[in-house]
Amino acid sequence: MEPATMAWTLAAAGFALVYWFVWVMGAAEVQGKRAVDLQMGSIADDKVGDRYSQYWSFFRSPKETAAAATADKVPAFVDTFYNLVTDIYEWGWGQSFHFSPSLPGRSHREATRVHEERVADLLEARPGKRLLDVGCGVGGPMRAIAAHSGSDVVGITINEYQVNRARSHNRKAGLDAQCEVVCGNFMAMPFPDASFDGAYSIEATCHAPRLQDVYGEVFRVLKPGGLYVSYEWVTTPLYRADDPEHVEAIHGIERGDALPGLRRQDEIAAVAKEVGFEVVKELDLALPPALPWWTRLKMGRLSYWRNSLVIRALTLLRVAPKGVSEVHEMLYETAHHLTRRR
Ligand SMILES: C=C(CC[C@@H](C)[C@H]1CC[C@H]2C3=CC[C@H]4[C@H](C)[C@@H](O)CC[C@]4(C)[C@H]3CC[C@]12C)C(C)C
Ligand SMILES: C[S@@+](CC[C@H](N)C(=O)[O-])C[C@H]1O[C@@H](n2cnc3c(N)ncnc32)[C@H](O)[C@@H]1O
Repeated sequence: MEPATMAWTLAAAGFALVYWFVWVMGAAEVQGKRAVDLQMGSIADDKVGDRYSQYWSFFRSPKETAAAATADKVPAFVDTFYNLVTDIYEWGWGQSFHFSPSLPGRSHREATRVHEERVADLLEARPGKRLLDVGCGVGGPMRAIAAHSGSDVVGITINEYQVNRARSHNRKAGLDAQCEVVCGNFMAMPFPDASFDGAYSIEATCHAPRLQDVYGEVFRVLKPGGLYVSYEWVTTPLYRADDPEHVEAIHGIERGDALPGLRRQDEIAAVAKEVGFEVVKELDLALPPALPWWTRLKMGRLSYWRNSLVIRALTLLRVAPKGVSEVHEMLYETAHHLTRRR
């Protein structure tokens, strides 16, 4: 190749690479988090490795799923998990840390909004009502519900880093007068009895070792007649405890999502009744005509590979703290367990 052609080819390739990086970071910035700002929550850079091994020690022996460990260690373990993953979730998924039924012809962003607004509608939320968001993450659902219904929303999360992220997003969205965020344990909430008109939890109570502990607390802080909506993670009747492939997939999901043990679908309503609720409605949102709930996760595989490269480069350049790559690999593996099929 002529030297001039070679120079032009290299320049074009360099330009394409830089454009790609800018595009990657730009795209993430729209969601509020850029690759160059990835942190490990409130963990100091030199402690990331320790905390990551501490997270894994929870699952040390293959038989010892977190369910066998003492329940009182779970909130600290979940807090460590969210220090490790919150920024990667925000960067690669957005401000709503949950799945949503895919809607044909609609974007993921729209499907997420519809799924969150459904909660507000089920709760009959309106201006003047005070709602509780049980396990609020960085507040994506809280802002959608407050904006859609005009209600006030108080969110609680075990993770201090998420509290700061959520407050900052609330301010930027101009919703800080309506949305408040508190750091605390949803199994021992710092709220008086009968202090909320309605409550909801979105893919959060699966972190509780005993569902009674969180549902009981929600029942206590709700006013009599108040409604509670919960989107739960459960195993379906198709799960076979005697099929090693099923068991391995569920264990993989528990390990990669800080879950002390997934519950069966039929256990949920029974627990709600046990703590005092009347069960008004129970729906399986994953049934057709909804597309499979993992559709979005499966479709993103190419971008996870790209994310992995970006993270490796940033770790090498010491822009991202050591350990981000390992956590990202763990999430990649989790995505595999969540989407794998026979
Ligand atoms: C309810 C919970 C969280 C559910 C989901 C929000 C997350 C479950 C798995 C996560 C992800 C997996 C793969 C990541 C990918 C490798 C990375 O490049 C970008 C982020 C991911 C897509 C990440 C995003 C969030 C999840 C989909 C649990 C914790 C109870
Ligand atoms: C998967 S995230 C879902 C967040 C939010 N509901 C959403 O959909 O964006 C689970 C949330 O539950 C919170 N959580 C888990 N265990 C908790 C506990 N014991 N007390 C309070 N919050 C908890 C986590 O901190 C996290 O914010």
